[in-house]
Amino acid sequence: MQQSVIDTMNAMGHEQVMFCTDPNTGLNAIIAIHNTTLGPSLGGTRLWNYNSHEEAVIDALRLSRGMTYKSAISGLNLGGGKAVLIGDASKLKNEAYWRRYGRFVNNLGGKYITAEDVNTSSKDMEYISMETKHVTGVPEYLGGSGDPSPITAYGVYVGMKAACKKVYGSDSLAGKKVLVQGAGNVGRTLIDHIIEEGGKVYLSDINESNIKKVTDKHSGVEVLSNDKIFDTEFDIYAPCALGASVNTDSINKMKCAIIAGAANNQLADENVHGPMLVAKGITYVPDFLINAGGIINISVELEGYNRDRAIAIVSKIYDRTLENFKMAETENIHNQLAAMKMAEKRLQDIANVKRGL
Ligand SMILES: NC(=O)c1ccc[n+]([C@@H]2O[C@H](COP(=O)([O-])OP(=O)(O)OC[C@H]3O[C@@H](n4cnc5c(N)ncnc54)[C@H](O)[C@@H]3O)[C@@H](O)[C@H]2O)c1
Repeated sequence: MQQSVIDTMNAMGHEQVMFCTDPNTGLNAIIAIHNTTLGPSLGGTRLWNYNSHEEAVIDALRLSRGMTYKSAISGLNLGGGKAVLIGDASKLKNEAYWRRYGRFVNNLGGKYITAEDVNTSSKDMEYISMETKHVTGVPEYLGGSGDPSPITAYGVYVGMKAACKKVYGSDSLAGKKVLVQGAGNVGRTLIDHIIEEGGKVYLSDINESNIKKVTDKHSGVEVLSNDKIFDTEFDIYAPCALGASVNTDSINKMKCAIIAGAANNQLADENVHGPMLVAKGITYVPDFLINAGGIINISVELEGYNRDRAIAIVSKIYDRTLENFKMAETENIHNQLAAMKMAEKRLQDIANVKRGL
């Protein structure tokens, strides 16, 4: 196990992984630091009931690498990191649990800065902040930027519009049929934007209360049964639940022109499914490019939060998406690979600057 983690770290380019346990609070945490060339690693803390420790390690490694790419392509001076906590959120979350975790984050001396992610909230960040200053996304009453989800949703919305510009010649969402998978914090705000612009929303979720939050607000939203979502034809598929929803099985069923959504690691295997989408004529907006709104928001929080400035920076996702499509076309590669190259070029350029070359 230990050897294989190190092999994977070497293969994926990770700098450091810290394993933390605390029997008193039930804390089992993995903090993965992928790359700190551009600055301290920053990424959320995910609390999830993983099927195995191996699955949790792989998630931490993949998500932290994604954060390196996300910050690099977004022009931020931040590196990539991520923490995963293993267990049942409904049983574990309390003040002592978060403060113990905060002390582990503090041990890294600022090399890793944490934030919210799946199953973690601004209130949890507040407890962490009692033990370390290396935490963001604390509530607004403590000077933080609060929940980043609405800003993330705005970035997904502008990236989706850029994809429409390329595919349809106009960036308007009016009349477009959009399947939103996941009516969580990001999905719900994204739906507001789509409907405001005259798009038709189809929704899939496994959580009835989140579905209701949407249908109570927008009566025109059509709810689909989860096992049949790809039976219907859409213009746009917006994955806003968990990762790997774009896989061989789903691509074979999909009848849509664009994939543009908030989830991390949407492609089950970028080397297989990136080219497969090209072959099927589906325009894919790379996940770490389109869902960077949250990290951009946090980077602004680190400078002293200003919401207008955060939104102005997030708006640039539109142009960056078009730049990505252009590069993919010019180099005859799939969009995810083009996005990785855009990020890697900035990492390499700045690494050279820092080495004085
Ligand atoms: N919140 C942010 O700012 C942010 C930033 C970047 C990326 N993301 C990513 O975007 C995604 C959504 O984030 P969020 O904050 O809205 O999360 P969330 O936990 O609030 O919402 C996720 C929603 O997806 C639903 N879901 C889970 N499995 C599903 C399935 N199989 N089919 C349909 N629905 C399912 C859940 O019931 C929930 O309603 C996550 O993958 C997250 O990592 C979020």
